[in-house]
Amino acid sequence: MALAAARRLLLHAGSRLGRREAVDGARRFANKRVLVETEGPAGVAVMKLRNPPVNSLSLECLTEFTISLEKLENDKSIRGVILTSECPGIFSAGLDLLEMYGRNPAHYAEYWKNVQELWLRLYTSNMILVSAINGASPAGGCLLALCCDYRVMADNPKYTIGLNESLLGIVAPFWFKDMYVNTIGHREAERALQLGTLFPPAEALKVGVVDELVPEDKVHSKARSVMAKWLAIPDHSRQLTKNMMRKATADNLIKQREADIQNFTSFISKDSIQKSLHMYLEKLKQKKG
Ligand SMILES: CC/C=C\C/C=C\C/C=C\C/C=C/C(=O)SCCNC(=O)CCNC(=O)[C@H](O)C(C)(C)COP(=O)(O)OP(=O)(O)OC[C@H]1O[C@@H](n2cnc3c(N)ncnc32)[C@H](O)[C@@H]1OP(=O)(O)O
Repeated sequence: MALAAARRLLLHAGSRLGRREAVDGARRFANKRVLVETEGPAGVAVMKLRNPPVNSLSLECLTEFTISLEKLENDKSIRGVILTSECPGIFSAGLDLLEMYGRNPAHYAEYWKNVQELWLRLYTSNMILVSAINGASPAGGCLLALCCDYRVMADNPKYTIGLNESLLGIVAPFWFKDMYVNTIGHREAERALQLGTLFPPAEALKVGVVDELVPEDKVHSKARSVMAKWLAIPDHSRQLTKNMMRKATADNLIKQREADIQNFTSFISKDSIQKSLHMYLEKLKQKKG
């Protein structure tokens, strides 16, 4: 309830701000964790995640992301969105592990509902989505990129991308898996999901997790030129085609959302899974020291 009220407030405040800035010509709105700029080619917004240090998708970040998308969807002048990160070297570290560790079942259920919500909005968006992957992109970070229509990645071998859930002792949900299969094919997905592979850029390109690699300083200009090409296609035919390609995958979650929340909640609440997450978080800490 409290979150729903916060969401309404944010949406309202955001739309007032958005309107005022549009009049000034600035065309920019921001929540704390998501910045949206609509300068550049007509009809294109750049959405930047800014939840330092690693753009983990906390409940607040998910909510702000979903609200920003909703606002862009409602703005009929926007046809395309470039999704990128403001955190140096990190696109997104994926779902926030602290939302899935040491909390209660009601929290897990609320969190998962919001993860589903963002995925459904992003995956089924009528807008053209291009990701400018300017850093590491594990698990939920990869999920965000996979929702896009085209993925441009910085060719920096330090950055990796993939669904690495099995390395954490957890399992990618069926809809993450479905989207992976749709993108890289059954055999590659089967192998990568079991091994929790994090692909460096050259391998990500080879297997089809990303569509194009460019030097790091060219990621944004390339994303813009890709967007220009997609903008040249009439919206109605592109949107109907996208819907035809993606609807079955989205419907598969829509028809069992509640069961999926229950599954997640009972899975993540297990002592053995909490122990695995604890160990993984410890490993992240030790890496530093
Ligand atoms: C039957 C099945 C039914 C249902 C399904 C059930 C379960 C499936 C559920 C969910 C799917 C999960 C999806 C996910 O996205 S899980 C998250 C996966 N993410 C990762 O594995 C990334 C982990 N992070 C890293 O590898 C590195 O941090 C990274 C390469 C991103 C950046 O490295 P860097 O050296 O720059 O920073 P660090 O020092 O490592 O991190 C800084 C700081 O941030 C914390 N951190 C990192 N990642 C996360 C995260 N995902 N969530 C929360 N916090 C994170 C890290 O611990 C450091 O914290 P601190 O020590 O306090 O500074």
